[in-house]
Amino acid sequence: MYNKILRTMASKGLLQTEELYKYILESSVFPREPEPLKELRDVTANHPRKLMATALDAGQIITMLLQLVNAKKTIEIGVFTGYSLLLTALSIPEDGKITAIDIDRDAYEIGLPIIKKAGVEHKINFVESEALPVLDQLLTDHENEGSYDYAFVDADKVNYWNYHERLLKLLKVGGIVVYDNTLWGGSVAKNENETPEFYRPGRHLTIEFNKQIAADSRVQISLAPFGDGITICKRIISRAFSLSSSGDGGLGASGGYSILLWSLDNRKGAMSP
Ligand SMILES: C[S@@+](CC[C@H](N)C(=O)[O-])C[C@H]1O[C@@H](n2cnc3c(N)ncnc32)[C@H](O)[C@@H]1O
Ligand SMILES: O=c1cc(-c2ccc(O)cc2)oc2c(O)c(O)ccc12
Repeated sequence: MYNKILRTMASKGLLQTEELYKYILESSVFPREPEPLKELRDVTANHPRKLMATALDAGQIITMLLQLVNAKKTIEIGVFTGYSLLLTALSIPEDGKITAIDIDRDAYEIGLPIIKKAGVEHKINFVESEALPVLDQLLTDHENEGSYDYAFVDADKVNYWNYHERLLKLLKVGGIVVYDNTLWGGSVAKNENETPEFYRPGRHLTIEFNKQIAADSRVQISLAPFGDGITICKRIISRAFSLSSSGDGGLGASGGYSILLWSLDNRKGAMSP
C-alpha cells in the first residue's frame, strides 16, 4: 500500500491526472533540469525509498526562490541521497554554505560522487545527526542568530514545528524557510477514514502543522501545490519567539497582550534583526 501511494504521488503529484503532471515535467522541468540533478536521480533510482526524493517541480520553484533571495548561508534538514541539497548547492554562490543534516549518511553517500563531480562539495557541511540537537547547537553561537538566508525542511514531520521555532531564530528577517510534504499526498483534504492507515499519522501531523503555521504572525506564508505540497515561509518581523504555546503567533483571540506585541512588532516592521 505504502509503495502504491508513493508511486501515485510520483506519477501525478497532487494533480488529479497523471497526464497533467507528465505534461508539466516534460514541457518545463526535464528540459531545464541541470545534468548533475539528472545524474543524481539516476543513482537514486535503485534505492527502495527513491520516491522520497524531493519532487522535480518543487525543486524547480525552490531553485528560483534560492536565486530570488540571493541565498548564501543555508540549512537543509532531510538530505536522503541529496537531490534538494545538490540543487541548493548549484544555486548558491561559490562561497555559499549549506549545513545539511540527516541521520542517514549511507543515503547521502549515494549522491556524494555526483555532488563532488558537480564541483560543489566544498559548499556542504554534512552533519550525520538528529536535526534538533544540531539546530540547538547552532543557536549556542549568537553569531548564528538571524544570520541564515534560507532553510529547507524535508524530514520527520513530527518535528516540523520544533524545527520552525529554531529556524525562526536562525533566519534573518526576510529569510525563507520551505517545508516539504505539507499536503501529504492530498490526504489533508480528505477524511481520516478515506486515508490509508499508513498515511494517517502523517496526515494528522501535517494538518496540525499547517494550522500552526497559518496562525503564526512572524511569517508570511504560501502553501503551494508543487510536488507533495510545499509551504514557503518568509520571516517578516524581528520577534523570533512565538507568542503562545499554540503557536498562534498572537493573532489568536486570547490575550490583548499578544495583539499589542504583534502590533508593536509590525509597527517596527523589519527594522531590527
Ligand atoms: C524525504 S527524505 C529527504 C529527501 C531529500 N530532501 C531529497 O531531496 O532527496 C527525508 C529524510 O529525512 C531524514 N530524517 C528523518 N528524521 C530525521 C531527523 N530527526 N533528523 C534528521 N534527519 C531525519 C531521513 O533519514 C531521510 O533521509
Ligand atoms: O513517504 C514519505 C515519507 C517521508 C518521511 C517519513 C518519515 C520521516 O521521518 C521522514 C520522511 O517523506 C516523504 C517525502 O519527503 C516525500 O517527498 C515523499 C514521500 C515521503
